[in-house]
Amino acid sequence: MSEVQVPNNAPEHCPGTQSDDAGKASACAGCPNQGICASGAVKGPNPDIQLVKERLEQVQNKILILSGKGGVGKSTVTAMLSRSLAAADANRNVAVLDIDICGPSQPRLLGVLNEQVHQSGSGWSPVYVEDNLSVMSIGFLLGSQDAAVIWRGPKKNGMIKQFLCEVDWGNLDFLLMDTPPGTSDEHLSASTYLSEANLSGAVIVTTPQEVALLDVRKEIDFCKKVNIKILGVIENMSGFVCPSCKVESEIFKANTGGARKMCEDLNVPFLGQLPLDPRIARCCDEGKDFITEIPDSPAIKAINLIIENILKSIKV
Ligand SMILES: Nc1ncnc2c1ncn2[C@@H]1O[C@H](COP(=O)(O)OP(=O)(O)OP(=O)(O)O)[C@@H](O)[C@H]1O
Repeated sequence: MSEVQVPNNAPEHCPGTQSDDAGKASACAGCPNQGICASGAVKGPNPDIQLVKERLEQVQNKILILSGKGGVGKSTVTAMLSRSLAAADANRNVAVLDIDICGPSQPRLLGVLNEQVHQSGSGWSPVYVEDNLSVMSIGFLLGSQDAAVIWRGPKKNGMIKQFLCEVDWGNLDFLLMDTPPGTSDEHLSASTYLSEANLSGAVIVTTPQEVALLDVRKEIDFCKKVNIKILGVIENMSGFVCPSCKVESEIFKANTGGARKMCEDLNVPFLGQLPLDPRIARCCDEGKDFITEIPDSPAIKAINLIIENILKSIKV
């Protein structure tokens, strides 16, 4: 796997301190680290990767949640998976790490929007949603909910490293990491830092439409290129049952066979379908727990089936 290690104050196109071009590329001109990089003194194994490995040793299952396209419900699915995993077993410890640096939504989805993180001797304490469900997000660190995070790659990289190294998660059974859509800086940083940390793999979220599936194929290719195991694909917003007349319709039509067919073609596990239920969107907007709010939703059964399939994929 290619490892891109860049200092926090690096210029936009920093080739990385481990690159043969370190200190010599045109992007290095004017960088305060140019001298030390050019000297080769910083070359060697990336100590941060080792640190992340040590800090996450008490975390049993580490799962990246990815999507090719934006708006397909990746953050919603992450929140639903975390709530369902935690609700199924009070002795199971679950956490969500929101590494969508520019668009953090987990504080709202999990109903802890106005909470703050606290610094303790052993690092940042995550915010607790339930006794066995915690969350960490840049959203907790911003002065205002409307504040825009306009950061280049190196700064995002530094924040992700801090999240992975400095949060005191304690013993966790599951750490779900919500990422931005696509394959950008955040994905590269996370895959690099987690390369030695026994990452369980990635769950990819899509809708049934070909326009979303096209981007999922790129996401699958990314995972293969950086050696991330694909735990499987979830098809979200798949079918809609009208709450009044109970007639089922397809809002996002799967003209090409949807995610199931794509998974067969690409030989990756299909984890299941989640229906479109407007009450899910309402629960998420209000930060409410869909399990207790809408117990009759077909999404509850669906998400539990998906969890069973994820657990099977992890064991393979
Ligand atoms: N199964 C569902 N039923 C109804 N609404 C849903 C469902 N899944 C997601 N939504 C709604 O769709 C919208 C987009 O969801 P969400 O923000 O989770 O997508 P995302 O893929 O994480 O987006 P981003 O590109 O910002 O990362 C939200 O309004 C959410 O409430």
